[in-house]
Amino acid sequence: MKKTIQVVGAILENQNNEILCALRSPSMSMGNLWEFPGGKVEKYEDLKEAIVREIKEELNCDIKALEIFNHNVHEYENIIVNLITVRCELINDSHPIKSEHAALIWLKRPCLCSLKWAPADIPAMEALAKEL
Ligand SMILES: Nc1nc2c([nH]c(=O)n2[C@H]2C[C@H](O)[C@@H](COP(=O)(O)OP(=O)(O)OP(=O)(O)O)O2)c(=O)[nH]1
Repeated sequence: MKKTIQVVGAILENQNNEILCALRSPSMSMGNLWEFPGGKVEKYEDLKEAIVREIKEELNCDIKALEIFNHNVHEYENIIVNLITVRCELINDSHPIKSEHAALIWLKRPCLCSLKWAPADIPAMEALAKEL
């Protein structure tokens, strides 16, 4: 039976109404695909705690988790990903700093569909693109 993992992804928006997009590095699973930065939820934490921790670990910045944005279950060849995207805001004047990703970019909503996203992220990306 395939393993199911709970994954949180952050929807972060800057003052120019651009959304943060992160490119998974070639060495990661789902390498060279774009995602909302985040990661696996640990057993002891809730979704908001998980996204705050993951963003601190991956992007070395402080965020506040606001609300659940979208939820999608995607079955990959080897694993089932239960992806919950969470609308978040940057706090404490902090800015994302690239460490494990291959690239970070801020994109306007209409441009989001120009990237090659991890399949689990496509519903959230499309919902974002339709906003405003
Ligand atoms: N972080 C993240 N992972 C995603 C997204 N979409 C998607 O299919 N995934 C997949 C890729 C991975 O198989 C899995 C999350 O793994 P990860 O490597 O980012 O999680 P993690 O930081 O907790 O990893 P680790 O510490 O255990 O190495 O979910 C997404 O938007 N964000």
